Amino acid sequence: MRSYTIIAPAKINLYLEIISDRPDGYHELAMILQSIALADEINLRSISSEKIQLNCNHPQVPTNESNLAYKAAALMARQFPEALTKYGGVEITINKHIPVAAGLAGGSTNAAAVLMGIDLLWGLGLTKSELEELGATLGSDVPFCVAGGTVIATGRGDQLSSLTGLDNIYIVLAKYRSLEVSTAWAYKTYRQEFSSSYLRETENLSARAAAVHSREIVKAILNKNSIEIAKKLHNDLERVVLPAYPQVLKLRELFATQEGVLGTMMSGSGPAVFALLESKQQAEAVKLKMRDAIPDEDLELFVSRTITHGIQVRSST
Ligand SMILES: C[C@@](CO)(OP(=O)(O)O)[C@H](O)COP(=O)(O)OP(=O)(O)OC[C@H]1O[C@@H](n2ccc(N)nc2=O)[C@H](O)[C@@H]1O
Ligand SMILES: Nc1ncnc2c1ncn2[C@@H]1O[C@H](COP(=O)(O)OP(=O)(O)O)[C@@H](O)[C@H]1O
Repeated sequence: MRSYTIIAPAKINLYLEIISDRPDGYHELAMILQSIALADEINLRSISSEKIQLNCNHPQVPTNESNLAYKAAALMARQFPEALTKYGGVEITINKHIPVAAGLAGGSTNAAAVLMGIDLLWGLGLTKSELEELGATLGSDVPFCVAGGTVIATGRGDQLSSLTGLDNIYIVLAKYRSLEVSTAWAYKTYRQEFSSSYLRETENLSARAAAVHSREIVKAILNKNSIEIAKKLHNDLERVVLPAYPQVLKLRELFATQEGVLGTMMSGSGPAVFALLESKQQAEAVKLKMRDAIPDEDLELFVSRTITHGIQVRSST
């Protein structure tokens, strides 16, 4: 039986602007998404029965049909029933390193890894854009996780345009293990509190304003200027999450006072907060300072870095 071990990286949002709400309940966005080295390891193995089996070492992650990786395998089985009959089902084992429900796209990157892994297991030869299209039916962040690197994402986050990748900008990530923020809640609350500021009737004007705003960070990314990138970090969802979660605000404030921190921001719908730094040494020092300031064991701290690629196959048998 064949098997693949796949490395599925997390993401951070360097930029997230909510442009307008949409009739389908989603929001029109302008985002810049960035892959980071912190990653889950996914093993995919063909099994003789036409089933999907899932194991995960993390207590907060479901192992039933609600797991996004399971949903990705079920989607492939529905789309390619002949391949399922020919090659059999799949056993998925997720070794979790990415904090769960953090705004780091943990579930989405697992789903993208399963789409790509089953494509390999079944020899389907799907293109990246076909995999992105399948991924969009599972969640807004899945197409980005298929693409990886540094990407401008518009629409509901699924229309992608890749930028030259940003390599080795160091990151410290902070997340309270027991704190979860619902993405749906964050968007709904934003819509309720700030919808009058969208200029709904003049959406094009609002979209143009966003384009001008995000253009500055895109320019800094193209110049690989980490100081300018850090100055232009932006996330509209902070406007609802920070007031509702004082612990997250505290992390944000504490990061901002640390020596060497170029900029700090919440990732996606949170509650993970990241800080950008020039070097690994500085990042390790900031991690230690944060640990000293908040000795609470519930706080998880990671040093990571930006990478220019997405999902990668580590090994196959
Ligand atoms: C906020 C972001 C930023 O990258 O990521 P996370 O914080 O979840 O990692 C994304 O927009 C989230 O992407 P993802 O987590 O895939 O969201 P989905 O499953 O598609 O949607 C979850 C819910 O969020 C809301 N949603 C999502 C995307 C969007 N453009 N508008 C929305 O209003 C909808 O209420 C939807 O039901
Ligand atoms: N493969 C998976 N990995 C992590 N969480 C998952 C997975 N599948 C389903 N979930 C559920 O999805 C929710 C969001 O988790 P996650 O994808 O890590 O966060 P986010 O969307 O904020 O990046 C969690 O409540 C978790 O239980």
